[in-house]
Amino acid sequence: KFSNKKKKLPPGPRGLPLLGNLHMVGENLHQDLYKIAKKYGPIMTIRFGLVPVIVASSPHAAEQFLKNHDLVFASRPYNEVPQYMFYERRNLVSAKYGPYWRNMRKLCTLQLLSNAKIHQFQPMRKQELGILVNFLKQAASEGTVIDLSAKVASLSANMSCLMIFGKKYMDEDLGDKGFKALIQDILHIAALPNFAEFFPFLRVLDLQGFARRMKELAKLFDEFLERVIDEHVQSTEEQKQAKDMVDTLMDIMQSKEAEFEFDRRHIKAILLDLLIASMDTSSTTIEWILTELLRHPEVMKKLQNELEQVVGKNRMVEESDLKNLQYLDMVIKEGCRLHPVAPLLLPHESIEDCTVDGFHLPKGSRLLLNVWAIGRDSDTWLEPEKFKPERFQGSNVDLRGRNYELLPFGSGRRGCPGLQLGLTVVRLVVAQLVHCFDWELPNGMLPKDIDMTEKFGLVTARAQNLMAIPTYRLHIK
Ligand code: HEM
Repeated sequence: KFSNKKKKLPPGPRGLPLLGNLHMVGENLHQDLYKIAKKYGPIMTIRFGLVPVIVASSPHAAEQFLKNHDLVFASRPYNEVPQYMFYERRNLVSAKYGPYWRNMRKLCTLQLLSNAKIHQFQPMRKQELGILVNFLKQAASEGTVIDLSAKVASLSANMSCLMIFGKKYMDEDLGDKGFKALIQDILHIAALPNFAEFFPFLRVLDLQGFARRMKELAKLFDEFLERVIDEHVQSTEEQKQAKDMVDTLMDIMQSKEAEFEFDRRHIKAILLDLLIASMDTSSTTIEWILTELLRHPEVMKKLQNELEQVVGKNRMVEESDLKNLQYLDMVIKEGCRLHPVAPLLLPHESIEDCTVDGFHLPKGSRLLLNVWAIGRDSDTWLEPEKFKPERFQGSNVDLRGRNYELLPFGSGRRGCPGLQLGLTVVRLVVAQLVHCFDWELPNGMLPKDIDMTEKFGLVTARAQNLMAIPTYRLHIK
């Protein structure tokens, strides 16, 4: 007992009884935590209701948690959403650390998200992006204003559906509200502060109606996924060009080669996980990068020059060109630094007591990693508020989680297993849209007037959709 007195938690603001520090944070949680951390330091404690949360906000702190103490913090806290929506937490994203998560993660990495699998869907990505480019060419000839946010979201949803389910799903295919709106609903519910989580004794009351809404959504998605699986059972092999992810998962189930219990519930949980993890992350990353390019015409021009040199104006960009586009790489890093789409990653939880930088963190501590704040850390970055891809010239900092100052995909055991796929889609779409078109803002708007407001969520997107007018710039028809 005596030694307990010496054990100190990281510092943090004094809280109110019951509420803790909830009154200090608003809609943009990552921004508020960034401000609070300036006062209390890169490892601080904050209380959401009755639940203490550790917030890490510097590259050094990130390295402590995601490298030196990675195993201790490799779990996820309990949350009601996966309980209802993901078949009692049978998914990967919210699985707690243990053999089930390890097996599932191995299965996803080796069978669904391997380089060979990603490569297999290359023709599909080319075709879908081609459809969008053709639509934009037509719009360009008519001078139409394009809702780029909506178009990119739709492209990403189609690519994800084709890869996961083998077919595109239209809004008519799911409930009255439609496919994309319902996915947004899940993301929204998952990101909202859920009072039942912060005040566990309120759970039975379901004051915000979360549980009711989640049960409705879960039922709709379950019916949809059952239909998808049934269609796969009925369809014959010859109709398939490339095996989609449902096929692969069904094969694993039937072969009984999984080393753990694996039935339809697991398949459905993983399918929903992949859909949600891939759709909005890629499209929102693209949307922010295009925003910065429109805000910085000189960077857009420089990128177009690189594309002209490497690809030339007589053809479109191919995936095989991507490795030769160095400035594109810098643009993407810089976009991800300022706009990591998961600004607090996903919450981690510790599986045993540990000491970090002299602070005592008890087992079960929740951890938020503010990578948005790390991207703005003035001890690490020169003029952090400026969008300057050139800062990566000659630097070997990359996006793969080895450099703790740049972590849009997280790092370590829980780092994003879809990184390769996500980066391929982001690079290809940005390159193609900038190579094929010049972009202008509507109604004589100036680059500096683009609204940069963020809307915090599990995926943090632009509050306002990005609108722009394309002009076709290639020599081919
Ligand atoms: C640009 C696109 C993407 C970004 C920025 C991104 C980012 C992230 C981040 C920040 C995490 C949480 C890391 C942590 O908790 O420490 C994550 C986890 C995850 N991502 Fe991605 N992601 C992207 C694309 C994808 C794609 C395409 C897939 C799969 C189709 C995917 C599947 C997953 C899964 C399954 C997890 C959970 C891993 C686990 O808990 O073990 N992601 N991603």
